[in-house]
Amino acid sequence: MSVLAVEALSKSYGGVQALDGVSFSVSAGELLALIGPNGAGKSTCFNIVNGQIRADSGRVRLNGRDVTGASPRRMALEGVGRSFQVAQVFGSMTVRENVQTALLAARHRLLGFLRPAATLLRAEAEALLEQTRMAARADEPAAALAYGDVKRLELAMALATAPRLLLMDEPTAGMGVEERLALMALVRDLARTNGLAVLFTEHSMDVVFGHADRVIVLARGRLIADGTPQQVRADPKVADIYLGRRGGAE
Ligand SMILES: Nc1ncnc2c1ncn2[C@@H]1O[C@H](COP(=O)(O)OP(=O)(O)OP(=O)(O)O)[C@@H](O)[C@H]1O
Repeated sequence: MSVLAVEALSKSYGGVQALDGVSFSVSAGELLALIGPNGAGKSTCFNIVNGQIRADSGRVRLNGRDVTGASPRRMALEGVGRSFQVAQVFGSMTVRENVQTALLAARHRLLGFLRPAATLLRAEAEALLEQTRMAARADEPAAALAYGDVKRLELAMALATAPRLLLMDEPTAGMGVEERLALMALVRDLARTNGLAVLFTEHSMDVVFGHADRVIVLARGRLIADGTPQQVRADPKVADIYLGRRGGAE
């Protein structure tokens, strides 16, 4: 069964059709890249899946359950996690404290009144830092980290909610070639090990074609391709969109 399945999602803002009948799914352990030119509808799609905006029509299912129109809080409870393009860590805290804070926030959301002391979460935070290969940096202030390490810390924080589906906005933005390939290799390992479904947007084509299991392409709100990286790379419609030969969607 798919972790995420969206069916015929449509959304318009006034006269702009941001999404027009978009359907796709992501399975456990799979990395699905959502690509498309500026304004194609990628952020709108993400924002619907994590509950920030409502679709005009269509359905969103998580693990088979219809969660169409649910709030961000409910989406988080149903297993949607998100990591943002601009890393959101607290520079004055250590790496471990950042992850402990993310764990506390997740527990607070899940259990409401029951707040375990931060010390109880130390071992869990360290386990997440092990998974993201950041354990050696646990005692450093986050402000002192290199950018690639900030992204790994951010990933550990996103995993604190134990998501089944991880949404990643431009995960490798601002990184050098080697750093971004290393980050995506880590994400792939985590997806495989934890059965995590990953949906990510990305402008770096080396990341998309080197690391995604499957690629979907949006253009002016429509899904114009869905296949393996090889299939999508060979699709003349996709080349046309990216090379601007037809200036947009068919
Ligand atoms: N709040 C809004 N009000 C009006 N129009 C909007 C709003 N949000 C998005 N749009 C329009 O909807 C379309 C899709 O935008 P969206 O941000 O989803 O695309 P995107 O693929 O994420 O683009 P980018 O790669 O530039 O971030 C665009 O034409 C955009 O101008």
